[in-house]
Amino acid sequence: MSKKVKLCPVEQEQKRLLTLANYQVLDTPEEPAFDDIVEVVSIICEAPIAVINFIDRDRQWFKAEKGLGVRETPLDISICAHAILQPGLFIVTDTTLDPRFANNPLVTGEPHLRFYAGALLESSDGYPLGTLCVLDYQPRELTERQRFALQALANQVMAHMELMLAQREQAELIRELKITRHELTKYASTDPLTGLLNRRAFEQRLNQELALIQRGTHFASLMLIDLDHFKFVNDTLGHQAGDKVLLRFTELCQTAFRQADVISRWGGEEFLVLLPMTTVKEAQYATERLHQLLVITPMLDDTPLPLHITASIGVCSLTNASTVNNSLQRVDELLYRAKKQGRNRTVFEMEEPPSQCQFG
Ligand SMILES: Nc1nc2c(ncn2[C@@H]2O[C@H](COP(=O)(O)OP(=O)(O)OP(=O)(O)O)[C@@H](O)[C@H]2O)c(=O)[nH]1
Repeated sequence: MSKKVKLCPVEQEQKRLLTLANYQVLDTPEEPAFDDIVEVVSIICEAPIAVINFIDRDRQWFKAEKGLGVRETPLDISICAHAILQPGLFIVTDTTLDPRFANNPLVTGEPHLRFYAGALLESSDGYPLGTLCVLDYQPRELTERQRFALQALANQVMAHMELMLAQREQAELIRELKITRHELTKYASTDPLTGLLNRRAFEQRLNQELALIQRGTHFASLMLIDLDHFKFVNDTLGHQAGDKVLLRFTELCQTAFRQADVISRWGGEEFLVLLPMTTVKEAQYATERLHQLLVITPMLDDTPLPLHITASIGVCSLTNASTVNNSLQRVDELLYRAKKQGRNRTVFEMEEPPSQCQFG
């Protein structure tokens, strides 16, 4: 059924130990599924001692045991270490008559083991990992039915281990999938340069806000910001410097606006900001903060003279008559007016006539 792997060469033994480690069974707590198998095999084989053990690098470790009272013993006195060297059942009818075990301290001293029968626990890729074994204090044999049961139960031990391994691998796969999905969602919704929401994600958020506003429970302002003469920065200092300016500007926006405000990169040097539960009048404070920050903050660290930029801004209110399209159109017109009137200013949508505030 499975490919047999001949032990002995150091490399094979290393692979066997790696396979065993991969099952993550060593030094785990007792588990009823394994305890039950040990109990059943002890009853069927009429043996006072029954053990599920694994052969580790320098010890044999018992996942489940009945009648032995220890969880591990050194490898050099392990009978199972011999059992895993051959396929199928390994039976020693009288240990005192077998030169390999006659001087074993477990035979000559407590608990005076005289009989051993072990069925191989073999990995799906053919590595012998340990045994399911029964032991007795007197020499004896197993009947055919007992031999069959011992091997069948050993197969069940491995089937359970394979299932646990598959469950762990599945859980790990699901965890990785969740991380990937999260990253993909983030990637699909953020602007790669600034980390701000991109146009698509912002439109979704704007739609949600408009739905709340239409229910009459919310109000909000919408702000469109465009950096002035940004082409000049790119043309004189290069595109990379331009990118740094966009990043610094993003930081300034994050300082100027509230945590609840939603900042997006709408396009090249255009930023669209949603200010929930904020009137146009209140939004004015935020624009003033931003204009002020631009006055005092050099946009690049490594220029001989500090580089300052300005921004033109349009701000409109979102009402229950607003749609995404008409809000964008209105705020774009306000921004256009700010540019037209000389840049470095904000134009607010008000009752007649539209007001404005110039900066610098
Ligand atoms: N560095 C950089 N530049 C960008 C990016 N996206 C757009 N731009 C540049 O932004 C500049 C926008 O130029 P214009 O549309 O002429 O606007 P402006 O120079 O800011 O002039 P006004 O808006 O009229 O004040 C262009 O040079 C674009 O190449 C980007 O991701 N990084």
